[in-house]
Amino acid sequence: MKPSIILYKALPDDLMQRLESHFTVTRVPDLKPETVQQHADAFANAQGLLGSSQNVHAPLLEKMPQLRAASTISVGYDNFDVDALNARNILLMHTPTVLTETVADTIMALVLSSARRVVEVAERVKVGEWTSSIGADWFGIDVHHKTLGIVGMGRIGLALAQRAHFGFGMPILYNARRHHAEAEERFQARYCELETLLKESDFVCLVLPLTEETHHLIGQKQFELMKKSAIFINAGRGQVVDEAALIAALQNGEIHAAGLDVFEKEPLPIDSPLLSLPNVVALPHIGSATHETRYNMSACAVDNLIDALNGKVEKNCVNPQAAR
Ligand SMILES: NC(=O)c1ccc[n+]([C@@H]2O[C@H](COP(=O)([O-])OP(=O)(O)OC[C@H]3O[C@@H](n4cnc5c(N)ncnc54)[C@H](O)[C@@H]3O)[C@@H](O)[C@H]2O)c1
Ligand SMILES: O=C(O)[C@H](O)CO
Repeated sequence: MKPSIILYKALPDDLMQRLESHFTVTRVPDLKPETVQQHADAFANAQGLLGSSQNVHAPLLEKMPQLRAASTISVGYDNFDVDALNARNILLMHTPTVLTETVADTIMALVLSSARRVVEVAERVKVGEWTSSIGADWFGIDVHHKTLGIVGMGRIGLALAQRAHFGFGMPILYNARRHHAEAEERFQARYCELETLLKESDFVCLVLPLTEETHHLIGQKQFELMKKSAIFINAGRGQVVDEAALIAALQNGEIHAAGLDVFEKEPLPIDSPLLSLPNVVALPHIGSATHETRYNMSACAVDNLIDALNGKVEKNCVNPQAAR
């Protein structure tokens, strides 16, 4: 008999077929308590869980006594209670690598659009404000050869460094938990303490996971350390930044501009002050959102679940020690 699983995200047809060739699949819209209640038997029998962007915490796990593996269609897994999974020997699989280059592209788009005011001036053209040769009030600032500070030199940080170094001739500073030999050798990246990076960078780019340690890592004190001309980019997780402090820093001119793909609360509430600031480019968490990459992430997550339920945890497993 095929193992039963819960799927809480739509998949392309061919991946759905692949999944159904291995498992009996119950498709649900989300993991809200009312959905779980409605499909109580399916949750009670499920050995696998596949989807993205929903919290998987202890109360849900209590409803899934047979669960052996969860597979998220994302590299970030801060929405999972990993301790609770470990306590029950439930494997957690994720999708690193397949999205790295695409997310680095998105970050370069944020860097360029914030510095050159692409969104703001394109809007001015659309509303008919381009009526004569533009003046200095429409100018941006240069990106090439400016100093880029990367906080979190992991897979995406490295791909960003490659673009910035070879494409834009940018000197690179970075802060991470340890030195990154490849970044230093290939891109002449210089390791420095966070405080130094904040003081010296023209662009401060966060590519960090959300953990207890990184929660609100950047707040008022850190914005005060940055150059008044600095552009702040966050493409990791919103909660790494104290958003109220970011708003104040932008309003008070402590930093020049911000390019943001992630927010403390998503979707970003329409009344967020960030949306009325002309020096903010706000994207709807599109880091990996291309057709190709989202397909590859889903395919990876399907294969990960098949692997995990067959005891294969050599790759893409967050907690291989939970293998029984
Ligand atoms: N905006 C998006 O759509 C999007 C897409 C993909 C990933 N992300 C986020 O980006 C994160 C990074 O992805 P990745 O694949 O590069 O992961 P990764 O694990 O390869 O890199 C993370 C890096 O951060 C470093 N780090 C962790 N805590 C730190 C701290 N306190 N101080 C300094 N450095 C620290 C780690 O050592 C590691 O080098 C993900 O966890 C996810 O939250 C966002
Ligand atoms: O972590 C990731 O993969 C992205 O943020 C999508 O959730």
